[in-house]
Amino acid sequence: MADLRVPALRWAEPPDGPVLVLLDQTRLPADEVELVVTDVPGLVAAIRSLSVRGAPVLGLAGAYGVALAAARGYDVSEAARLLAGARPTAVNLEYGVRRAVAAYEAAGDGSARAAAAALAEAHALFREDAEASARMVAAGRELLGELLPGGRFRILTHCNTGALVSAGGGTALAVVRAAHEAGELRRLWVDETRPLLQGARLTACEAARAGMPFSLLVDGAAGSLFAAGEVDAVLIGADRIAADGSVANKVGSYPLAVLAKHHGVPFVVVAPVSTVDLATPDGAAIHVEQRPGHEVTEIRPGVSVAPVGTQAYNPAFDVTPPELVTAIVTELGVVSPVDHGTLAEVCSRSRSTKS
Ligand SMILES: CSC[C@H]1O[C@H](OP(=O)(O)O)[C@H](O)[C@@H]1O
Repeated sequence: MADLRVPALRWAEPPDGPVLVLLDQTRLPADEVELVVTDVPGLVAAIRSLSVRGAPVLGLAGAYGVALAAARGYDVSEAARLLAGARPTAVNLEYGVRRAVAAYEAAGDGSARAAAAALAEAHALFREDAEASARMVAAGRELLGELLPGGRFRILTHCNTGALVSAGGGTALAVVRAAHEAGELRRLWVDETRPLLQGARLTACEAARAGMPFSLLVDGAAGSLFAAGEVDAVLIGADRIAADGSVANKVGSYPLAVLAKHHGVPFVVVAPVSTVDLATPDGAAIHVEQRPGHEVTEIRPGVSVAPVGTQAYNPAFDVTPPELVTAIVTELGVVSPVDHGTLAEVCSRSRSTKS
């Protein structure tokens, strides 16, 4: 089975001007449809609808969005404001915007050279993300070897953290895929991840195409898997990691951390250092995106599973406190978040000094 057409975001320069080409993740797994984005409002809409989604690739969308605005003569400051505000929790989005704006402003506002500098910075971020993914795979596999000696382990994952969210192989799912390719994966348990079903639609799609042994489950079934001793570790991604090691990730991650703690199972977060936000002191300071209630009440647009007028609570993320996190795997090293110093220390390392 062929791999998906990844990366899910790429820059292109057709004769009528630069565009961003997105693999529309809302159409997967049924259809592989590409969205061609020519302006910032179009990109913001794609981010908000999760046509493009997943923290690292949102960072790329932010950076390339600024480059697109600069190349097409739009107001870069307004573009940066719209892009950074498109989804508030994933710090990578504002990080990517900041990187491209800094390059644009350093080159002198409004010039073609400035537009080129913003694009060069977006390309640099793309390369860094691909390299970070490869380094996280190596570090994650080494950690799994320490935590679960002997291999043949059963991993539970939540949401989607594979090649669709990255310039490379992804984060947590990239580690699982590498373990599979090394013959170490006995089973991948895939949470469907209500309400937008990133697990059922995207992770199951990536796992099937990679030939992984996996089973899909409703989110509420995870507890019985832990109780039956069927989970050897949890591997998930992150959208924002605060300075104290609190981890914001797809809603449903925190209950998994509580289950993992109760059952003595490692709970491992795989995320690039660009997802660590040392300016956010702790989990209480993380802005959790609240999404429209119809995502909960409707099984698909216009088809409600709840009585008309039902009010819904639909946070896109939840926050796991550091004491429930076994380790955070980054491209610059593995840290135990309860030791706050190492999180800040690892983030201060440059890529050339990774130990
Ligand atoms: C490695 S992707 C990080 C993160 O992004 C996902 O959220 P969303 O699908 O809303 O973009 C999910 O929380 C993943 O773990």
